[in-house]
Amino acid sequence: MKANRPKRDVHPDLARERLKCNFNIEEVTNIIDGGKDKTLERKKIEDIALNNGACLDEIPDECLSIKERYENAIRKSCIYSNIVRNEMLEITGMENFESPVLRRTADAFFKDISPFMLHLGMFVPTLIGQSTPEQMAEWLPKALDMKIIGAYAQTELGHGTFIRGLETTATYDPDKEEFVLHSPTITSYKWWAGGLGKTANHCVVMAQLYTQGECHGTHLFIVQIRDLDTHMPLPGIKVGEIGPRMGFSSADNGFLGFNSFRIPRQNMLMKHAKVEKDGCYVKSAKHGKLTYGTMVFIRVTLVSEMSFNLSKAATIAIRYSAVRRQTELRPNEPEPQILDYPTQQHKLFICIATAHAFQLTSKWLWDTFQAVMADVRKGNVDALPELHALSSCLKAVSTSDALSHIEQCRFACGGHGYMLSSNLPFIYSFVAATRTYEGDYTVLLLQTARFLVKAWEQAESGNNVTPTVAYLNRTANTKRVVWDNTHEGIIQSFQAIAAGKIGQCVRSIRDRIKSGMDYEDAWLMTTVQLVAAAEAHCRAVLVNTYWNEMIRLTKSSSANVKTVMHQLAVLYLMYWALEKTGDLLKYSSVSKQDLDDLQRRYEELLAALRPNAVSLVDAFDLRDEILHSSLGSYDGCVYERLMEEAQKSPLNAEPVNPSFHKYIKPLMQGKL
Ligand SMILES: CCCCCCCC/C=C\CCC/C=C/C(=O)SCCNC(=O)CCNC(=O)[C@H](O)C(C)(C)COP(=O)(O)OP(=O)(O)OC[C@H]1O[C@@H](n2cnc3c(N)ncnc32)[C@H](O)[C@@H]1OP(=O)(O)O
Ligand SMILES: Cc1cc2nc3c(=O)[nH]c(=O)nc-3n(C[C@H](O)[C@H](O)[C@H](O)COP(=O)(O)OP(=O)(O)OC[C@H]3O[C@@H](n4cnc5c(N)ncnc54)[C@H](O)[C@@H]3O)c2cc1C
Repeated sequence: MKANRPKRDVHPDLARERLKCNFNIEEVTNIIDGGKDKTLERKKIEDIALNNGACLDEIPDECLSIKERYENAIRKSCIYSNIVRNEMLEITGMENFESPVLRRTADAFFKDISPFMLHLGMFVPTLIGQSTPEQMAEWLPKALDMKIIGAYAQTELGHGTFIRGLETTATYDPDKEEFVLHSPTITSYKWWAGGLGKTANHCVVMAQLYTQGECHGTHLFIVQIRDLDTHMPLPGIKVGEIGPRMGFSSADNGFLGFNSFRIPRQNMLMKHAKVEKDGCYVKSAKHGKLTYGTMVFIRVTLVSEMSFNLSKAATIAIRYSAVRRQTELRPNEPEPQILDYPTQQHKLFICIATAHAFQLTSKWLWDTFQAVMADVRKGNVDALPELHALSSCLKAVSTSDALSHIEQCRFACGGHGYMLSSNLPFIYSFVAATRTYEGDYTVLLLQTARFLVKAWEQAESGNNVTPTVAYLNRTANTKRVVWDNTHEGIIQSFQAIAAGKIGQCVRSIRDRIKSGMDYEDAWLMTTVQLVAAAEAHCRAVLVNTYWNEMIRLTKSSSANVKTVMHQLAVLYLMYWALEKTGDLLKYSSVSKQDLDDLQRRYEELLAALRPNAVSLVDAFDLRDEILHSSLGSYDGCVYERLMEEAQKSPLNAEPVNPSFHKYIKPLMQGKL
């Protein structure tokens, strides 16, 4: 089902906007992509994947039934996987299966989500991160070649957050050298895994390992759940889909139960801990939490995923705002483009800046992740707690911020933003899930808080702390930082806010203990503050990293690119300083006058960025196929597209709906 898309002239308002641009768009695109060569590679891959129109649908996804949507998603997933396998991986290299380019092109095929997403997104990374070399040799080629399709089944009906509370058991039977997987209760059923319901024939299962009569906690197992030929569930397996949800409609999120289901001993993923043939358990020599590695990996990748989703929403809302005109400012004058309203700019320019902040931070986080993993491979796990703290808070804050900014983009598009054809509701519901999955927002910030409290205690006693909390060594014993409205001053204020909040948490915990509480209760009573402290720490990391990376990456840029990238970063700092005025008043010497000045400078910056707004979203270089939006296409022909999409509504297939004759007419005639 290929759809032909009419070619249209660019809307004159958008054409005028593009003439106003004063910087080199391609240079900015190169910065976002990570270099000119990366942009060229991305474009080449996008051409291969998208130019033949296989990604386009005749009938919009939203007009299909649940079953049709799933079947269409499978059809396209197979086409897409074939392109990835045969053409794209050749360019990126097999080892770069998680390349952001693959993720971007996948979005052109799936307005919602591919049922295969979790195969490449979590199943394959788990094989890579948790297998022995022998297991990798056995499973990875099959998985990359789509000979087997996998899911990641960790969460259960009764537990998601508290992994240690999972109930599925894997009991070793040394006589047969097998594990027996069992779901002892209804709450132990696996629940939520993407692709598990109808698509996957294998999955990674997290279960409590029992051997020689002892429980050794949760471990990972690879399990075949369906026959490779008939696709029927194997005896002892109960599997299905969990039912309609807010988004992820074509991901066939599934449930899974085991009735004493046997798997060979070799199916325990044994990179970090092992069970010998005789049942002897050998625990990980390095770190007990290395089995959580896939989650850390995905948390790291989610920061760039948030940048991508926000850049899509911002592109849609800004192009629409350049075309949409509303309200006479003065009698008989033309209605302005809504993008000219400073309130609209306030809603939207922060979205562009945040997409950059997340993109640059995500590259830095990815490099940090790679470096820590290289150390872990050499047996050094010293940096793991810091990586866990960092990836937890950046995942929490980036998903939460992206979600609220995407909602602002929808608000910025008025009623039309509510249309599914705008794609904003899809982007929103997709991102809404990210705040919960891979670790709920609050839960992850509390993980970071544990690390911060320890770091505070170290800094307080004069010891040096790890790099991302090094600011504690400077600020732990300072009451209030002196306000300074330069970028350095604002960054230092964010660090002072974080340090002040962490310090206050430590004092609260200590006071509560002094008044008779035990540590656990004192911690629990302080968790509202601890979440706020971890968020503040994350903001300090974000502003600092974004600024430093922006300076580093624009060193050899042309003058106007430097200026516009600088403006975006300053906008980001000012926006958050103004959002956090209460904290600034508490932890810095900022005065009312300073805040009024900051507000004025912020408003001037919105005006300065206005002429470049459309070109800044053009620099995200998102093809129309990826945007899927009646409001956001490059040509800006918003009204034509809205009308065209409306015609596709199944309700418009016939002039009179049969329900008229069945119900309305009898009602009108008093015959019902
Ligand atoms: C191709 C690329 C594609 C990208 C695609 C992006 C789009 C993807 C589309 C869809 C994907 C949807 C997929 C969704 C999948 C899932 O959701 S999978 C399930 C994820 N589940 C979770 O994240 C659960 C969250 N819970 C936890 O992580 C943990 O339970 C916990 C909250 C961290 C607590 O764990 P636990 O109880 O075991 O630990 P504690 O005893 O409390 O802590 C002991 C110490 O260990 C430290 N710790 C915990 N975790 C880690 C870790 N991962 N690494 C290092 N250290 C860790 C913890 O802080 C304690 O330290 P301390 O004692 O020093 O304080
Ligand atoms: C779209 C989607 C896809 C998913 N895909 C997968 C998948 O592929 N594989 C998989 O295994 N799982 C998957 N999940 C499950 C997901 O990982 C969990 O839902 C998530 O980790 C949250 O756990 P929970 O549902 O148990 O929430 P709960 O932990 O029950 O959280 C409920 C509330 O309690 C709060 N809370 C919980 N514990 C604490 C605490 N200690 N302190 C303070 N507050 C707390 C939370 O903040 C939250 O507000 C998916 C979920 C979604 C929504």
